[in-house]
Amino acid sequence: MKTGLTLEFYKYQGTGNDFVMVDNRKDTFPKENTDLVKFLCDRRFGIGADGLILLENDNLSDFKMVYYNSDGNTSTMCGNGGRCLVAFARDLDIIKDKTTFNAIDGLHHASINKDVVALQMIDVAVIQQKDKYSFLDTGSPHHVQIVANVASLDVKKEGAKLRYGLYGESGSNINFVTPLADDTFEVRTYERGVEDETLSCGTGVTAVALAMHKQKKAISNTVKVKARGGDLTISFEQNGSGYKKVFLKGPAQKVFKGEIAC
Ligand SMILES: N[C@@H](CCC[C@H](N)C(=O)O)C(=O)O
Repeated sequence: MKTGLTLEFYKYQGTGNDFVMVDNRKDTFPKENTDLVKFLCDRRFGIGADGLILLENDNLSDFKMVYYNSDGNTSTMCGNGGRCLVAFARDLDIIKDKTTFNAIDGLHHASINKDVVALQMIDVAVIQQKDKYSFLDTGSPHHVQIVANVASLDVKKEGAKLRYGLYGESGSNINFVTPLADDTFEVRTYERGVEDETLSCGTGVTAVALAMHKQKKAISNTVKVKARGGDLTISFEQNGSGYKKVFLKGPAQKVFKGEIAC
């Protein structure tokens, strides 16, 4: 890349969903440069990440989240990215242990204790139930499908088939889930915009927890999910036929800080 820019960045990960983080409070990042974001997220030629997040000033809250997928395009809400951004804001001394920040789907409340972040997700009013799958929006669109043995599934192949076959160009994220025990599920996710399986997807595991509860495959209002990159807990309250007070909780950690000429 030849922008003449030397960029200071941080790398964070939340259950293996990894992000390049940039403090853009001085508004110096070239936000329309899709190729630059794609390059920074590239695992061979750049830093390497599933997405890039800008932390910006906000009039309504402690800070604003601007999220890009690794394909270089801005997208809808990222749950693990939101959790990592809370850790980043704490590490930059912008917040202490509680915060409210603004994202594409509205204001989010969150708390952080050491490296564990609990992030409130949007309320979910509608879960579409089809024969073989559920579809819902937890800030990002999610297809949730039960499979007999998710551990042995070719997630990239099967996910891509559904992402393009069923949802077209705008697409959906595709989650495959196998019940493990009472209120505990193993989940693997194909993410649109990464166009591959990621080790964990926060809005995805949230969608799985709510869809499993709706189908009465989870009984408790606290659901545990095992993703490839670690464990997450989702808690919620029923709100008529939907859900409110939805919280996604799990670890979010700084990996390293760096500088890149691009
Ligand atoms: N990794 C995310 C989801 C990011 C957005 C997604 N790829 C999309 O474009 O819908 C998460 O943790 O929620």
